[in-house]
Amino acid sequence: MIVPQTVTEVWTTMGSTIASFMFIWAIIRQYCPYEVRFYFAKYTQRIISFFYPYIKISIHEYTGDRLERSEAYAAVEAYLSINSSKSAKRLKAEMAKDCSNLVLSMDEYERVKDEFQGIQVWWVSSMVMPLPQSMYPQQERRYYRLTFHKRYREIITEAYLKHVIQQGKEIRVRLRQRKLYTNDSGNKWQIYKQTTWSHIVFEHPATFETLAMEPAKKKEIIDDLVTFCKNKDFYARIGKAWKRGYLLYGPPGTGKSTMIAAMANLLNYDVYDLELTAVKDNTELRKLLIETTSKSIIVIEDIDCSLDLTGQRTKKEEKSPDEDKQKWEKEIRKEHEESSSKVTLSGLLNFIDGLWSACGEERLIVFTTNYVEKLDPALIRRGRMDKHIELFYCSFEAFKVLSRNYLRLEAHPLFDKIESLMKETMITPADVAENLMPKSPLDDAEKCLSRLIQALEETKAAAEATEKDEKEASTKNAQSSFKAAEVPAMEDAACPTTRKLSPKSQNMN
Ligand SMILES: Nc1ncnc2c1ncn2[C@@H]1O[C@H](COP(=O)(O)OP(=O)(O)OP(=O)(O)O)[C@@H](O)[C@H]1O
Ligand SMILES: [Mg+2]
Repeated sequence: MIVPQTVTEVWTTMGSTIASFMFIWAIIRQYCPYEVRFYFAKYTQRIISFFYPYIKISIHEYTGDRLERSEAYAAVEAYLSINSSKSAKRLKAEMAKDCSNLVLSMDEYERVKDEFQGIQVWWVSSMVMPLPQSMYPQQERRYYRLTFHKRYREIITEAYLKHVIQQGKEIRVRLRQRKLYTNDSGNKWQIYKQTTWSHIVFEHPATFETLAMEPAKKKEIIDDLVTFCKNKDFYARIGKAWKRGYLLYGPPGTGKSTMIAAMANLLNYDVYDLELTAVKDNTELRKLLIETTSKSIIVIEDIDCSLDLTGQRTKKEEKSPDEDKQKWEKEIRKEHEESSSKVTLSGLLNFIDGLWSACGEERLIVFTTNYVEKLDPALIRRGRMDKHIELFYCSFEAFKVLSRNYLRLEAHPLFDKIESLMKETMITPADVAENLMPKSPLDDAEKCLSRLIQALEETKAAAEATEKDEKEASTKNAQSSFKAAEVPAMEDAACPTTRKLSPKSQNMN
């Protein structure tokens, strides 16, 4: 029975070695100063790692002197929050800072197993306690430790860690509460202060499903957006910054702002609502751009009237009840405006596709306007505003979406009448939506549809009356210009020098 004896001997030797090691360690911990303990731990670690076949990688929450949480730690935490919640026995639930849900993660000193390409790895969550003799109050420093066999060093350090970080980032984006940023402080006393982004939680309920629009056009826009957000490698290959410009134009109330919210909800992006009139100059505009994050939509609404791109602002000065204060404020403002440059067209063009616009990635820039013809062609050329989308008056197809949203109706006998009226008149989706909105608890679908028919008939009658008036006015004009043309003709005969003043020749000038 040599073998059992040998095994027993090995176990006994190992046991006594561990016991003596633990005894020495206990004495050192009890009686030795911190420096000795530190060196002991350091060299013991080296001896162990010489024989130990596993590699450990630690990812700390805070690295060096940085006050910011490490991105890698946050990504690993998110990755493990999904994977560990299936296998870990001790979990902690926390309300994330910018998240509305409880987030589960591994509790301290918990260990979970993960598998990648058939290789097993282990994650442990741990923390370093602060030094008791430290002069400054310190917090414990958390970290995750990854353990794997050294024969898989290459796969784990390259492919697996990349996979963990990427997945973790995606989970974080999915779980985060999205934000709506604005740069307009609204504080008139902050005229010397640079504007910065402030935000609220973005909770707009609009989606492409609820957006009233022809299905083919809607599909085209959705496809375009989805293709954009999946094309990171394509943009890198063609050497283009990963961003896309959209110009939304059309009459008021046709759904431009609603579409921006639907875009943000579809792609899970943040929204930066840029108020150009609050931006002091091109430098400040660039600074605001740099501060925006990836996966976001930068919106400039009513681009035609938010800024006179020759340099003049359109924002009106506000009146103060106190005369002196108002005068003083005016002087300061004037002085300030004189001393500062303004946002110019070239500043805005650089903002959209200059060198700085390539900082960050996966961004949409959206302009909206009611008057596309007023915009400088340079501002909306392809490459800056890649896709131009016209939002127009409500079609019958768009109406059907609204009736589904507002009345849960797919079909109704009154639909035919509405369809024929919609072919003859123009009404905005906003007006249709308002008519379909129940105004009292007694309002049923039929009442709402009848109200819409009435509104359509009124719009049609008003349009016909305007057309008639215009026709009459143009006939009158034609008659009066004909009469006016006759008089100079007779005068011309008497006095040839007046010919130049005839209406025809004036028009030609
Ligand atoms: N296409 C649409 N689909 C669904 N709802 C719409 C649509 N267009 C307008 N609406 C409704 O009308 C309201 C006003 O629309 P929205 O603010 O998007 O119009 P807009 O085109 O941005 O107008 P403006 O040019 O005045 O800014 C919205 O709150 C929405 O309820
Ligand atoms: Mg709008």
